Amino acid sequence: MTDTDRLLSASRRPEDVDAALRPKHLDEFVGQQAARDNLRVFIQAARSRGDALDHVLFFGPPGLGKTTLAQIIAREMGVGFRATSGPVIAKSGDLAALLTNLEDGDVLFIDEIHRLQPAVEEVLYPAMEDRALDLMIGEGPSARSVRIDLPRFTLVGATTRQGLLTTPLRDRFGIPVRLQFYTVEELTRVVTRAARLLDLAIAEDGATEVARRSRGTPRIAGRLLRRVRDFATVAGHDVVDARAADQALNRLEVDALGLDAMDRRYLMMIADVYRGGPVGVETLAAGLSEPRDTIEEVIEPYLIQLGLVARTARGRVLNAGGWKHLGLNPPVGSQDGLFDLGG
Ligand SMILES: Nc1ncnc2c1ncn2[C@@H]1O[C@H](COP(=O)(O)OP(=O)(O)OP(=O)(O)O)[C@@H](O)[C@H]1O
Ligand SMILES: [Mg+2]
Repeated sequence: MTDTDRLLSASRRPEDVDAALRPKHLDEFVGQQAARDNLRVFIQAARSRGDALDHVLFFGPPGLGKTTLAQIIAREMGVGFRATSGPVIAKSGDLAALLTNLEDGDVLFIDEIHRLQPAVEEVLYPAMEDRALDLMIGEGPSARSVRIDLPRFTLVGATTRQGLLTTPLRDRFGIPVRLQFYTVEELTRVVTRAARLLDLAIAEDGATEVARRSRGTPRIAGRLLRRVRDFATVAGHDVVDARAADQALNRLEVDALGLDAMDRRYLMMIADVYRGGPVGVETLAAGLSEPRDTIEEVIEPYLIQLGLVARTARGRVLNAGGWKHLGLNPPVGSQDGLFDLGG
C-alpha cells in the first residue's frame, strides 16, 4: 500500500455506504438546474476540444450533492476519479505525491478544501494554474527550485464554507458552483427515485410528505425514507402514503417544517434564554454544547432560508416566523430594536 492509497481511502462518512442511491449521470441528477445545464456545456466543450475540464468548486450546505456531482463530472468526462480531503493532506509532500500520480485528464476531488494547510495550499497554486509543481532541492544557499510538469487534471473542490477559502485559492477555480437547497417538488423526485431503488412502494402523497420534511436536502430525504420504510415494514403497510409517512416522521421527531430536535433546541434557546436575540453564535454554541461550525454549517443555513432566524452584525435574532413556529409570542418591546439601548 502506498502513501497515496492511504490518503485516498481515509475520511469516508457512514452515509457513503449508501452509494447505491447516488445518481451516476448528469441526467439522473435531480434539481440544481442552472448548475447542471452549465456543467453540461462546459463538459461537452472540454471533451470536444480534447482538453481537461477547468477546475470546479462546489460550495453549499452538507448533503446537497457536492461529492455526487464531482463523481458525475469524472464519469461524464470519461476520466479517472481520485478523492481526498483537506484535513487528510498533512504535508505539501503528500499533495505532491497525489498530483504526480494522476493520470492524464483525471479528476482530483478535494473535499473540505477550506481545511487545507497553508503550506499545502501553496503547492496547489502552480499546479492549478500552470500544471506544474515547484520543488525545492537542497538547503541553504545552494538550494534551488525545480519545476516538474504535471499531467492535465481537473481539480474539483468542495466546501461547506466558501467564506473560509482564501482568495488566491478561490480565484483559481474557473467554474464556481453554488448548490441551493432543493424544492419540495425536486425532493419528491429524489424520494420517488430512491424508493424505486430501495424497492419500496410509495404513493405520490407519501413521497411529497417525506420531501416536505427533508430540510431541502437529498441526503436527509434518503435517510428519512429508510426510517419511514422501517416503520412501514413493522406496521405492515404495503404502500407508504402520506399518513404512514407522517406517522413515522412524527415518531422521528421531525416536525411539519422538517426541523429536528436539534433545530428546535436552537430556536428555543434564542427564544427562551435570549428573549429572541440578538445573541452571538459562540454563546449559542456553548449553550447547546455544539461546535460553532456545526451551528453555522448545518443548523443555520436552512433556518435562515426559511426566514425563521436572521444573522445580524450583533448576533442571531428570531424572526416573526420563528416565534410562530415555536407557538410563542415575542416578548413586548423586543422587536425591531424599538427599545434597544444600543451596545
Ligand atoms: N440531485 C440529487 N438527486 C438524487 N440524489 C441526490 C442528489 N444530490 C444528492 N443526492 C444524494 O444525497 C446524498 C448526499 O449527497 P453528497 O454526498 O453528494 O452530498 P455532499 O454535498 O457531498 O455532502 P457533504 O457536504 O456532507 O460532503 C447522496 O447519497 C446522494 O445519493
Ligand atoms: Mg461530500
